[in-house]
Amino acid sequence: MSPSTGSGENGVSVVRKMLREVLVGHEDPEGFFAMCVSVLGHHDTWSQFLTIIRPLSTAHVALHCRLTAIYDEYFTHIEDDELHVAMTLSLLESEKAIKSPPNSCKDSSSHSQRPALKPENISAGPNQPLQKGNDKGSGQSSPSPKNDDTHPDSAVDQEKAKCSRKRRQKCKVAGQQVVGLPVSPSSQPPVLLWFRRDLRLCDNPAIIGALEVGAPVLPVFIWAPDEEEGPGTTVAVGGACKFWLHQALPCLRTSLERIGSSLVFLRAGSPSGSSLQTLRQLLQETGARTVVANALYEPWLKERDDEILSALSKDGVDVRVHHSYCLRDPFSVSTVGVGLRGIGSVSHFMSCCKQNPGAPLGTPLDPPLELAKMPRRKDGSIIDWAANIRKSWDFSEEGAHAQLEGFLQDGVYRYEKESGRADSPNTSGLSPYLHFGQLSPRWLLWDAKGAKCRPPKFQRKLAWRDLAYWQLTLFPDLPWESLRPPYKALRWSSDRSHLKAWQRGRTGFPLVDAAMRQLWLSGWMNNYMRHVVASFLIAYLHLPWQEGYCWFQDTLVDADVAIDAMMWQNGGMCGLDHWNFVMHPVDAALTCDPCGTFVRQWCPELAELPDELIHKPWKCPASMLRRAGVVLGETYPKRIITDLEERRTQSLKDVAQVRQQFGQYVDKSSGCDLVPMPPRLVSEALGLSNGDAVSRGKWFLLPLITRMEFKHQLEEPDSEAASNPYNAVLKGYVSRKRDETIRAERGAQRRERMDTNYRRMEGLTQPRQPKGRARRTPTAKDKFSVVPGGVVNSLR
Ligand SMILES: Cc1cc2nc3c(=O)[nH]c(=O)nc-3n(C[C@H](O)[C@H](O)[C@H](O)COP(=O)(O)OP(=O)(O)OC[C@H]3O[C@@H](n4cnc5c(N)ncnc54)[C@H](O)[C@@H]3O)c2cc1C
Repeated sequence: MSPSTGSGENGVSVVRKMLREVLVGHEDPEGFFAMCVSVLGHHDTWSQFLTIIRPLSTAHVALHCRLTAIYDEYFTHIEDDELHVAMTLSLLESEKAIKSPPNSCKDSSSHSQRPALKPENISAGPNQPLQKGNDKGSGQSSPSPKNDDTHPDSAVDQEKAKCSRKRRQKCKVAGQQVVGLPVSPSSQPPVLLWFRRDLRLCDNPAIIGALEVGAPVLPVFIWAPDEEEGPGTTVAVGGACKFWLHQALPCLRTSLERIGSSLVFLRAGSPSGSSLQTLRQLLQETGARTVVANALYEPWLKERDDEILSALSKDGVDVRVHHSYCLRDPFSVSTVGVGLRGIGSVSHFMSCCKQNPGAPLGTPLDPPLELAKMPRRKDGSIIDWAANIRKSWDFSEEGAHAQLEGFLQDGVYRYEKESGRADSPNTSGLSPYLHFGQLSPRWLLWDAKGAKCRPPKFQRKLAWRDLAYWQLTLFPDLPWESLRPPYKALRWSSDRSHLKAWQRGRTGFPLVDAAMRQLWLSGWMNNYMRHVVASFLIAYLHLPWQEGYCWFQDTLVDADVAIDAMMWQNGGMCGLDHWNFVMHPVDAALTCDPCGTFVRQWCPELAELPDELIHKPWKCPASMLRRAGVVLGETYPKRIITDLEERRTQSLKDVAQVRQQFGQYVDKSSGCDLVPMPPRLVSEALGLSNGDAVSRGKWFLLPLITRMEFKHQLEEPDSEAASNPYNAVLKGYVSRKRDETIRAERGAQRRERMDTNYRRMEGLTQPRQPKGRARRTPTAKDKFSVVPGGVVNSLR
């Protein structure tokens, strides 16, 4: 995508005027489109042209269709053009290489000389029935019309289908032979393009890097589940993520096939086979001397990649690693010049990036991978737990771009104020595509900046994503070990029935249940609801945050070790940042689902309850429940806990207790928690170049952002949550007072008290109290008006 010319509003009005010329027949559609590109530039034409011509869609349908077709042709053509040419050339070269070798593949003697990969581990794919990637309608595992060669629409399609069938057959042969390919000394050795979490063609530096070598390119995906998991409990690729991969890989293969290439799927052989061994074998089989990939940043994956790089380099292989998963390579972000104050917050992180910019970054799948193996019942029937996930998403790169387009046309304008609504889709829904690299963050940022409202809050979200990866590189234990030492000793509940009720959406709190069922059924929920269910698990059920993390990792289609771990650590009160709020499981609904639409969607058994009581069915009179067909404990569960206030108090007391017990981790002057600093930060803070020097024997403690209610509770360990002036519970749009306001008020009260005492001691008269009614702080008992947005703005 080329940068916009910045022609802005003027350019658009010029184009609108030109459009009139087309309508009166003074200009033809092609000429108009060409002028549009020259006035608006490539990017603005791409983003605004369809909006400009939209008014034609009713009165001038034919012209509208013509212009849309020109637009479609132009952009699909341009985006795929370079890749197409390059990939086709590379395929042709590759085919030549396959046809030309003096020792044909059929030559079993030469074949047997090399250690061939096991055939059952190889799949170039097309021999398998493909699953429809975007079958939003049926939910059935049906062969994809997109990929089903037997149903072409027209003669042209039939011809195309034939060609593509032939091509696929060739690819299949190529794919299978390639792995056992005897190398012709005269042909140029191919390049292995190693796809990992960058399952896209668009804005993919590894693809460009591979093509730049100027040799045939062999795209490959290696499934190595053991390597994905870190040393602790990471659940790096949970069930939902596996299912996403299972759908997304064939989509990538189809995209590659469209430009004349293909994708080889390999499973790192068990039990001891590794990606390195698989790559070595593949290099040997194909004669490739270059491997190109995009970097991954989970510390254990980085370590593995470093080992691969050094081992292959020793073998004389050229390994080239590009960056594209985050906007910044997290290993290059430094605190130098910024310091450590506020670490963990996104503002601190963004300052670090600004100060130290570093290098900007620039069908069912083949059974052998067994990514989406569904469990079976005793009678042999399959439990298709992913049926709804399949219906909810388009797993392809095209799906990612359609989702982005839809968001930029619509949701982005509500994002700043209403991204917390559960009852309407106001967020981008791009997280799984970003996770699997089907959309590059750079592309997304660029497009978001192009939106008319230039959404600052949305852009910050990408900084949050980078922050998570930076934190994981600093603290590789992030997914399983509480960062703040005292909190490791927190008393957590071990009530498995509570955990199960939370996981299955059967807690008896409709808002929590609706969100947890949405997660189970669609593999996703929005950020606001993730805060609600996490607050419930931690602050009210007292279950360890790691349980929430593991469940999310297994059920989210966007499950991301770095982001998930950072968010659960923060929610679990022990991360680098503290969420400065706790979402109330009932009152949070006042903001995010005021009319109960979201609850009705996911808990249909409550649908007939009135709006005012749908979030608290236990308050409904028996007659109302009867009329609505609700029997608590039967059609809908009774609440698993009822003493919310007491549970909150207990949670605060537990925190105060461990902070008291491990006083060495509490800063005496500020009351903030202290955490041991990782060597990299110590080195940066001390201006040392070698992190090792500080990791041996010495450790430094760093004060962290700490919730005011915890500081206060430490001063008064036995007080109730409700009487804590900094009580962090958020009740719908009636947000609690900010800490600064409370601090200022408390300061003023203290000063007033001292003044009164002083006057009393000196025998002076007391000043008159001001007349009039004092302003009252709203409470949860007040009647709420429905204000969309509200407190949502304060959540990240
Ligand atoms: C307890 C908890 C667990 C979470 N686990 C994950 C997870 O496993 N994977 C995941 O991608 N997000 C996670 N998030 C962050 C956030 O909820 C999701 O990214 C967001 O809901 C995805 O929806 P969206 O794409 O519509 O987001 P949008 O609001 O449209 O944001 C756009 C993108 O920015 C990034 N982003 C948004 N919020 C955050 C955040 N707080 N931290 C880091 N990056 C962010 C995501 O990549 C997201 O796709 C978690 C949040 C919480 C509270």
